[in-house]
Amino acid sequence: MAISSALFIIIASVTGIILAFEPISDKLNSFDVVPTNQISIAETIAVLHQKYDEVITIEVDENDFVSANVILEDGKSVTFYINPKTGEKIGDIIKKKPIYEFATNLHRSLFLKSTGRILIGFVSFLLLLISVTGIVLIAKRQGGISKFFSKIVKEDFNQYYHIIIGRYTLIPIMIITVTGVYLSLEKFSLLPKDTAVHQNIEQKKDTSTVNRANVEFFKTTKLDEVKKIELPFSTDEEDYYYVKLTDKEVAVHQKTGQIISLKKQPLVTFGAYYSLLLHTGKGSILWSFVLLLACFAILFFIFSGFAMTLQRRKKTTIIKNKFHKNEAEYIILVGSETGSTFNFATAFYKALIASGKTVFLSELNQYTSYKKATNLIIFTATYGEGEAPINAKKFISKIESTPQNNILNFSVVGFGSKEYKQYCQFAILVHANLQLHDKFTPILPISKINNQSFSDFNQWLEEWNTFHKTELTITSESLLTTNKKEQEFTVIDKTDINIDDTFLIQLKPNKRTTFESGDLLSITPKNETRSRLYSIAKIDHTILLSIKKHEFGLCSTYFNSLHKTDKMIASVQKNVAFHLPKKAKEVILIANGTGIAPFLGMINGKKSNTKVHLFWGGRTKESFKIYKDTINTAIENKELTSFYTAYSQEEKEKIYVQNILEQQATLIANTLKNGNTIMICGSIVMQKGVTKVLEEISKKHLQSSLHQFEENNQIKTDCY
Ligand SMILES: Cc1cc2nc3c(=O)[nH]c(=O)nc-3n(C[C@H](O)[C@H](O)[C@H](O)COP(=O)(O)O)c2cc1C
Repeated sequence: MAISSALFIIIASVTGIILAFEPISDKLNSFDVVPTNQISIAETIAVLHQKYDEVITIEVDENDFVSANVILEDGKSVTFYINPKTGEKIGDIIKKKPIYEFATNLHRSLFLKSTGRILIGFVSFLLLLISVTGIVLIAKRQGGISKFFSKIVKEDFNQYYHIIIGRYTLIPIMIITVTGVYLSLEKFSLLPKDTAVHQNIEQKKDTSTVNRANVEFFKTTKLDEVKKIELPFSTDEEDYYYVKLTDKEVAVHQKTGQIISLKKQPLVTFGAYYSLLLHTGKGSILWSFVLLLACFAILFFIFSGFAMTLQRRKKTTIIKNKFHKNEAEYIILVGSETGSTFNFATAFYKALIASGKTVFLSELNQYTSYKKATNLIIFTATYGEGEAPINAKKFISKIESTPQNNILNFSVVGFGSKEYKQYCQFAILVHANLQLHDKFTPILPISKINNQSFSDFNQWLEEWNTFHKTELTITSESLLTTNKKEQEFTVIDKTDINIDDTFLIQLKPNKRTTFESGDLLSITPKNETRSRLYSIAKIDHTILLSIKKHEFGLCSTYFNSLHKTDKMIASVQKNVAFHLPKKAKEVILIANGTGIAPFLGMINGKKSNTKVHLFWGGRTKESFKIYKDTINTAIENKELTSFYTAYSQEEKEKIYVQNILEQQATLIANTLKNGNTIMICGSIVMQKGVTKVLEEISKKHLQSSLHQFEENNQIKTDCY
């Protein structure tokens, strides 16, 4: 729907934006000099008759501007805005500007007369369907209409703002489209006809002549109810006043002042009137402004919608399989919507192929019989309320109906986000369904990967390796082959290399780039396809990296060779799983070595009321020097609440960061208990040591396993 109607919707929205200014500029003319609800028909008719020879009509428009068509002394018929209290002319009737004329024509009919009108009416209907489905999708994604406005997990700019803006503008857009369709139907007389006629009203006996200023109906009816008054053209008694109100039309006898007949406005006309007001914004600056924003929103939806589709297509292209499905021993099946799960699956596929295995990779919906297969590995994301991704919806029903030659050893890896209640629910369902079946044997418990966390994935890979006695390795760099946007950075500062061969380098992106501390900078050395990742500290819109130079490290050597003002090419990779939680009251940051880098940025950019405790492990006091200034400033500015160091080479006894954690067991236990977060960055060895200590603290002080806090997304890791 979106594709076929996009061009027309773009035209309608752009012209809609222009047209939204018309009622605003009209209204700003301020011809509404007297509030129309304070002045009666009788008063206005009286003053007009005093001033002009003949009054033909009086009209009150949506802006509450009152205009009169009168005959002047010289016999000329003129129409102008009046002050309804005095009858004086206050301005000429506003002429439609050529730009609005042009935009209206394009907006209504594309200059194609009836054909164009039909087309636009139909497109309006399509847009209505798109908005309705949009609302349903948001409600589904959020887990019910009652949660329509609850928090959204920000995974991607386009996706995030598509929903955020959608929640606020989909209702106005529905109003625009419904009224648009209504106006089209009315134009083509497809609505029920207005068959109402004037009903005669029984006349009172008294037929004495009443002055028009004393007519009861005129005295009691205020101008705000009036749309148009046609005054009698002659003195003939059969010639009546016709007063059109919002809900009825009344004929008034010119001599007796009695109501002769009355016609109720049928619902269709009523609908058309309000459709026009709602569709054009006439008479209300506020509503015109809402319409203007809605038109901008539609354009944004088209842009972001296409961007998301393209992104998805790019990511979900499946690699060319080296082996036929009936030759492969290992079958990898993927359930994914936005493609990130494919990255993991492809990396695993390559690792298996590299170790000499026959592998076949496909989507879960393509599940079929595999002649030689002995292993089934399922990587699947979860969507909606614990539902399957689109390309996995058929899998469960296919399990029963698809015969297999061999017993298949299986392992299920769930990709999800702890921010959703139904964490990895679909993977759990798949695991359970396979277990029920005697052709499938689970070789590993189900693994869950939070926010595409590489360390979670690596844990599964370790379990796989242990079970199969293999040594498959996958680097985080190999996962990020897609969606790489390389760009130029300028070196703005660099420290000397210290005794640990470590240095800091500060880079400035040469074009506007959004990133956060904890994201990764990916750089690919010349003549290499594999890129390296460095954890980013965001400091005043620049990137600070802490790099350890390895003797034969291509990237670290390259970084070390750079000087101030040098340019370099790299790309920023989002790492949502390792951002500082936005609403955290207290966080504990644990790092060793260069792992401190993202934390330097987090401390620098955090909200003032968050308490931050930093634990850092290095070799010597000298090692700490390059971070010293930043840390001291942070302590002085109260950005850092407390700071603990552990040096492994200073004293006889080696002290590691996990050792100093033991001394702060109460702080750690309270942080976990209060639902706050612990973030760990640095080497895998350190991570293991730290996790062990955290586990002990949790058991001893909280009588619960650390697992519970991990499940609750309170422990975030980025270790390598
Ligand atoms: C609309 C939407 C709904 C989601 N619902 C869930 C959910 O219910 N449970 C869950 O664990 N993860 C949920 N996620 C997170 C995704 O499963 C997770 O980001 C996954 O890594 C995406 O993989 P893919 O890029 O391969 O589609 C949801 C994500 C989105 C965008």
